[in-house]
Amino acid sequence: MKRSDYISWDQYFMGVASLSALRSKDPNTQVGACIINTDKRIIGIGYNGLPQQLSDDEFPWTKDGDLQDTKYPYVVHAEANAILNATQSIKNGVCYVTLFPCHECTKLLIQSGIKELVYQENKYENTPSNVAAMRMLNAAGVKIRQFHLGQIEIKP
Ligand SMILES: Nc1ccn([C@H]2C[C@H](O)[C@@H](COP(=O)(O)O)O2)c(=O)n1
Ligand SMILES: [Zn+2]
Repeated sequence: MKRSDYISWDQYFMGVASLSALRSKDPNTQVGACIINTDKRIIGIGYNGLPQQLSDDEFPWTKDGDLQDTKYPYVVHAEANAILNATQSIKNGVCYVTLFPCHECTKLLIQSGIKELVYQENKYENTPSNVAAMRMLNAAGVKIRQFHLGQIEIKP
């Protein structure tokens, strides 16, 4: 008889996203994303980090101060990296992300044709970026659902 305590698809793909987040050098928030196609194949993975060729040791990782002295203008977000790393079109795909996307990544996801977003955490809920992101996702008809760690699921 086959095992019955194997992980669900959601646990699997969010697990890959969570593993990717562990590669992030950001001391405050590590984010991971995993994009799958309609055949449930992983086609893109990413985490928040500096653009290639930029030194993790030379650029700032702080949150506060003048914009150019913080991490914000330099970091590529996890979702953007997952899109950029995609091995094929992500049209009609699903994006698993450990943190609800910001408004900028949301535009990229919608424009790339993502049809579903599964997120784990939403620690910036109700911030202007978060509200704008939610508004765009709803207007674009993207299905949104939260994945709860440890949730029990019926496996197909
Ligand atoms: N959905 C998101 C949201 C944020 N990020 C990145 C950008 C920063 O590296 C970090 C947020 O830093 P904080 O302001 O919480 O210190 O997370 C992302 O990749 N994807
Ligand atoms: Zn973003």
